[in-house]
Amino acid sequence: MRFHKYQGTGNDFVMIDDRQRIFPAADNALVRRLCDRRRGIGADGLILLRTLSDYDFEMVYYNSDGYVGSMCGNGGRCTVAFAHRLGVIQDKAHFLAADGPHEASIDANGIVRLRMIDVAGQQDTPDGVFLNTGSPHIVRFLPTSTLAEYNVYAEGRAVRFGDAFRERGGTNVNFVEAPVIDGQPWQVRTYERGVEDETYSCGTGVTAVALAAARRGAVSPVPLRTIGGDLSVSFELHADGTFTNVYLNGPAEFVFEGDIAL
Ligand SMILES: N[C@H](CCC[C@H](N)C(=O)O)C(=O)O
Repeated sequence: MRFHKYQGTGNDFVMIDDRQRIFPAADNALVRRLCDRRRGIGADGLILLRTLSDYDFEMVYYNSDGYVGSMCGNGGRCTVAFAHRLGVIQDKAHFLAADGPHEASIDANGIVRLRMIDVAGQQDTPDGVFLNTGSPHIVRFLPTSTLAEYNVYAEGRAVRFGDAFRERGGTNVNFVEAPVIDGQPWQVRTYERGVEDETYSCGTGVTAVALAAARRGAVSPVPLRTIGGDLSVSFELHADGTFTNVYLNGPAEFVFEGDIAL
């Protein structure tokens, strides 16, 4: 079976053209093995591109643990680039993902602008600010000059597997440092549920960070810097605290393709 490898700001995915429904979608061990960086191709997740009536395509996202996850923002951007490469779309896409319909566009440089779900609000918790941007996220703001040395793995795991989120299936956890100079990027590091490690970037995560940062003076479009590169998030904030017209913008790149024996 043919696969394509994509990455968006260092968040990497195995992409399968599953328009013919050939992929054994219930084989979680297979997905886990394909994502394994020693025994397989290596990726933070695997995505099936499928046909679906009334949409350009459907995106089915698995975390590297082999199980279907919630919305993946970087994966969504990469799926749009993949659909473009396959000729499934031109420069605009209307597709279905785990959290519902999405609109997106891709420019000549491979920059994908992806509309995210409207976000109803944010809750302050002892672990940080909680938001759902298609996936659940905690956003914890750190003091200046502490993010680089921060133990994202240990602190992220403590929240992800903590009592507060156990009944909700856990959460992703983002650690943030605000810019010292206005206009500079908000720096973000993320511990990802389902990967169970820090990743180089998380799209729904930086979206959550931008919306949480809006309450701390950040103005749309918000520039964000992850280990794997730069993204920006634009939005409209309403008087009741809700966010609409939320867009995640950034690069999505084809890396290589190959064949796997199933
Ligand atoms: N990397 C993804 C997030 C995947 C969400 C996943 N970790 C889960 O909670 O199921 C992103 O770019 O938004």
